[in-house]
Formats: sequence, C-alpha cells, structure tokens
Amino acid sequence: MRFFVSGMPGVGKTTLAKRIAEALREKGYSVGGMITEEVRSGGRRVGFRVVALDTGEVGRLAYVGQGYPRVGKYVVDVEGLERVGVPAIRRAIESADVVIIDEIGAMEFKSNEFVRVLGEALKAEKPLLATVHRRYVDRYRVLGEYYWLTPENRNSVFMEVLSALLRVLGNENAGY
Ligand SMILES: Nc1ncnc2c1ncn2[C@@H]1O[C@H](COP(=O)(O)OP(=O)(O)OP(=O)(O)O)[C@@H](O)[C@H]1O
Repeated sequence: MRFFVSGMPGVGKTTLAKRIAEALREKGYSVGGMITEEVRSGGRRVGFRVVALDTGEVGRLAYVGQGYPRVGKYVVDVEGLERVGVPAIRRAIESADVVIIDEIGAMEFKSNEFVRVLGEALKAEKPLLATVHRRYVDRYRVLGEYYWLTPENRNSVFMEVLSALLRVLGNENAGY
C-alpha cells in the first residue's frame, strides 16, 4: 500500500509525515526513512536538511550559495543526502514496518542514489508514505492512494492515512 501526499508549499506535508511516524511508533511499529526540514537563520530560510527517522542522524540537503547542482537559489548537497537520507530509506525498506520518504522533489532527483532507492521503495512489498512536490504529482499519484493536502483537510488526511496503515499492519495477510 502506497500513499502519496502533495500540496502547496508550507501546507503541512512534512508535519503530516512526522505525525504519522510518531503515531505509528506509539502503536509499537517501527518507522524508517527520511524527513526534510527547512533550516532557518535570522527568520529566513537558508537551506534544507534531511533527518533519518530511525537514528535521528542529520545531513545537509541544500544551502543558499554558489555551486552545483542547483535548484533555484539553493545548492544541493548530494553527498549529504546520500550519506544520511538514502541509507535511511534503504534501512527502512529492509527492516522497518513502514517506509517514509519526505520528499520526492527536484533537489532529491539530483542524486542518482536517491532515484535508485526510491525505485526500490516503490517495488518493495512494504507500506510507503511519500510526500511529493506538486511538480511531480502526476508521475506518482497513479501508483497508490493520493491526497492533495489543504489546511482544511490535513487532519482528516492524517486520520485516513493512519487508519489505513494500521489496518494493513494489523493484518499481515491482507495483501496490498
Ligand atoms: N496540522 C497542522 N496544524 C497546525 N499547523 C500545522 C499543521 N501542519 C503544518 N503546520 C504548520 O505549517 C507550517 C509548514 O508546515 P510543513 O513544514 O509541514 O509544510 P510543508 O508542506 O512540508 O512545507 P514545504 O513546502 O516547505 O515542504 C509549519 O509551521 C507547521 O507547524
């Protein structure tokens, strides 16, 4: 069973992914993968970091500056993503109950390793929750359950995704 959540910038995709991870853990399930957080300085967004859901390890994903590869004003730290985010997703595919990938977007696609592990996650017979940048939604929405998050529906989407995951996890033979 795969869930893809997209929405406008800042609508709460990362928050949803974190809340799902937390709620599943409270029920005793193991959750792995990666979360993307913004890095702020002096009230301004200066970059992004990835956090491994199982270990809490942090890696740089992007920063404002000169360099390559770029996405808008950001330089993507492919090495940081491949040191922390990609292995976290791989560990989750191997040993977690649920895989979370926040997010599938232009920065992440600068890494061939990310593209590869995303393919593995999509092939795996394991529940997956991925947030997707709106530019790539059409590619992924057909592969599972799809939600366009808004301030109005974010609580109901949270409940819906969580209960579907709990249903699948509670019945190993349900098939998905
Ligand atoms: N369910 C919610 N209830 C209250 N506040 C929320 C909720 N979801 C998100 N927020 C707030 O909205 C802001 C943006 O949330 P978040 O970073 O999760 O959005 P995002 O969609 O992942 O953003 P981005 O476009 O940067 O990926 C945060 O300050 C967060 O606290």
